[in-house]
Amino acid sequence: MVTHPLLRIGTRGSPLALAQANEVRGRLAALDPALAAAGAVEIVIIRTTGDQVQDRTLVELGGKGLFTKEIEEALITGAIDLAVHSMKDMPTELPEGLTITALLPREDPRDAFLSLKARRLDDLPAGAVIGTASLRRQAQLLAARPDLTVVPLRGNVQTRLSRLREGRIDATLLAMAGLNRLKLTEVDRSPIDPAVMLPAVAQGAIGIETRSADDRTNAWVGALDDGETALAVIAERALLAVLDGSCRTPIAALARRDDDGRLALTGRVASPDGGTLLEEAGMADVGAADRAAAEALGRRVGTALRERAGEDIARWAAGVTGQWVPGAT
Ligand SMILES: NCc1[nH]cc(CCC(=O)O)c1CC(=O)O
Repeated sequence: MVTHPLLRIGTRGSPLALAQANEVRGRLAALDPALAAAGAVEIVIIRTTGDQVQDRTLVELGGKGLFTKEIEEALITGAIDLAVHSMKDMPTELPEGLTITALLPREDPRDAFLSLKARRLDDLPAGAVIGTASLRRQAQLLAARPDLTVVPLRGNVQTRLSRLREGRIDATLLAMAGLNRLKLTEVDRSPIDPAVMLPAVAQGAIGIETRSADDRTNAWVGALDDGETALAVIAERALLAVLDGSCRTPIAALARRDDDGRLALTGRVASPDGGTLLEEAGMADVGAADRAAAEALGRRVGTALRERAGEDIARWAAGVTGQWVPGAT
């Protein structure tokens, strides 16, 4: 019997967030028998501003970090020792004294197409209604299928699936990773080719944030880090940082090893209506531990995109104020 937990994990309370926190607890238990004892690793649910406020948009609330601020405060005060995050919801800048100590092996980074009326995006009838609150998904959907109507769809994964079953929308898109982690199999889903729907930066990657100076926690958590996932996430987030991606701009990126073992990064910036879709790609020889090279690749491709988009980026972001809803990337 352990009376005091050795580690406290902070997380949001959504079913997906809890599944991810439980996965981390399982991986910690497999590392060290001391962490496998009952009560050794405690999960602490933290309600964030983004969870509390459902009737306003992220933009109105002031943008970044709405799902992470309270969790990071709990890390800083020592109320928790590690925080488990979907990296795609994380701002590019972390508070002083905190660091991402581990990235778990990446799940499927692709988006899934879900519909009771068609098996694939191409099979949807003209004028079909797609529910999504993600400007990234909206822009790329309309670029591929200008005939579709996109309506805002808010809420967690389960809520969005009910809207589909009720027939209020013809189709929706969700991250494969979330569906896989929640083991949601009752609705058919097919992955969409990233050439059509490039994923969000870091989609499918779980990050563990800790206090930089907490050597005891970092020794355990650091052992969970997957180097290849880290390289891809570093490259994609460097691209995002160059573009100063607020959640109001449709931005997408995916880094993968190509057949020759190089790191290949593709990025996109689009207008919300899909009328303009800019793509840049680059590749580099990046050794297994060469995080600086991954970051340089991300900055290079991000800079190329920024130069091509020019003044348009600010206009695309400004023109969509109010469309964003919490939890939609
Ligand atoms: N913005 C919500 C969110 N954040 C992370 C995921 C899925 C899991 C992941 O991408 O790691 C989702 C749901 C979705 O977009 O379908």
